[in-house]
Amino acid sequence: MAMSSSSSSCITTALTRLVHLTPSSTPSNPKPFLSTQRPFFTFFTLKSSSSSLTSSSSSVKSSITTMSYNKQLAAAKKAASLAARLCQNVQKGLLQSDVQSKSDKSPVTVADYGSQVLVSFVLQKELPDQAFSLVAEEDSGDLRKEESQETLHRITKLVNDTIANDGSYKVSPLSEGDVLTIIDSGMSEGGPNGQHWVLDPIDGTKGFLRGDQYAIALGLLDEGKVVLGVLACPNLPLESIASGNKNALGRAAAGCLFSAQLSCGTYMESLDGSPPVKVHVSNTENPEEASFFESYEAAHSSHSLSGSIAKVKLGVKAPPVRIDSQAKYGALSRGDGAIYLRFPNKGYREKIWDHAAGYIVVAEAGGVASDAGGKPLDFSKGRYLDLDTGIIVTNQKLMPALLKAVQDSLKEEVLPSL
Ligand SMILES: Nc1ncnc2c1ncn2[C@@H]1O[C@H](COP(=O)(O)O)[C@@H](O)[C@H]1OP(=O)(O)O
Ligand SMILES: [Mg+2]
Ligand SMILES: [Mg+2]
Ligand SMILES: [Mg+2]
Repeated sequence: MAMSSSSSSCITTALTRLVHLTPSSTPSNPKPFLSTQRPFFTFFTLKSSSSSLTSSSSSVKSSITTMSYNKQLAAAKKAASLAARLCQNVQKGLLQSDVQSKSDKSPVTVADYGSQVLVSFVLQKELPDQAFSLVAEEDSGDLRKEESQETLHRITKLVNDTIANDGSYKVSPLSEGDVLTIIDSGMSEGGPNGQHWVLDPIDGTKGFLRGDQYAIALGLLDEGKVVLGVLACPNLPLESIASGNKNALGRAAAGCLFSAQLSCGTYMESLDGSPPVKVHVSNTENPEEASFFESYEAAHSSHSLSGSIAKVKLGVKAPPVRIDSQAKYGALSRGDGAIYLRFPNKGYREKIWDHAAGYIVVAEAGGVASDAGGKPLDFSKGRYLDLDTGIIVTNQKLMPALLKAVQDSLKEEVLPSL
């Protein structure tokens, strides 16, 4: 899987654009989040508009001719690594009171909230001169309720302890009010203009609760395209989890950090600091040799449909590797398997934070992700992905056969409805 080691420098895509910075207070342009006497961050949403480039006292015009994302990538790695530390500590001693149920009945833990706070905090500390817009999964609504006071207190302590133990940031401890405001810094709507961070603070919360796989998934959109992504996977073994290597998931040393930047490739390092190595997706052209990944949770993706596509249509021999979260994209990017199939129930709307980071991690490793109709994933439409039926991921050589198998199977199968 590893191809070579490399420094993090790379020549990146040149973008030319005019931007218009507008401070305001709509949900996609949140106000500065700290109302205390510690004004260390300011929010601006970066708006790009060819029709609004008139001079105005409240706008700042800037021309960006060459764009490198090295600084943002370094900040994203730092943010995801620190959040992973908080998640690992919580997972070690998870208490029942740490888990709540959201209005859609999905679980959320103190670690989901804590991770979101840390990522937002670190990005803004590391990139103080840059506009900040964040599309993230969690919001503070439930935490503002009377019965959540204890939970909020615990999140605040976890975040402050993690920042203090890390020692990189000399700030006074965040208050509970700060924590609520920072969580809500993730309410941006994203979209096709400007830059937006995209965060799933814990992807695979059910895996996290089981003690299995989960990921801190952070991507950056620029003009609607994913230009960098980082996946911190604290429980993913450093060695391959291909279906022939069953022991890896139980025993091997774990903790992987995947990072990718447009036109620069994908790298993997250990969360405790080994040098990055370049990774590449599997080169197999023979579907019989390919193994495939799917969700651990059958409610998230039809196992029967993936099974019939892989085994019956493509002749895949190995049993599926079922793991939670975007760790699947990370494992695919280093060639542990060659195919990832995802077919949620009809009516389920995929969110951009569930795929943005994984998408570029696989794409920069030589893979390709599309919807079940073969269309590239479009991250420019706001908080949701508009998809035809499901998501399929593989290498370039297998994609035509996989797409045909998917479409043939979909014609035969009636998907389960909600
Ligand atoms: N009913 C559902 N169908 C599909 N995906 C879901 C569903 N409920 C939650 N998810 C999301 O699926 C992802 C986990 O995917 P996987 O099945 O690949 O492990 C997570 O992003 C999870 O959200 P969350 O981030 O809240 O854990
Ligand atoms: Mg969730
Ligand atoms: Mg998720
Ligand atoms: Mg999540």
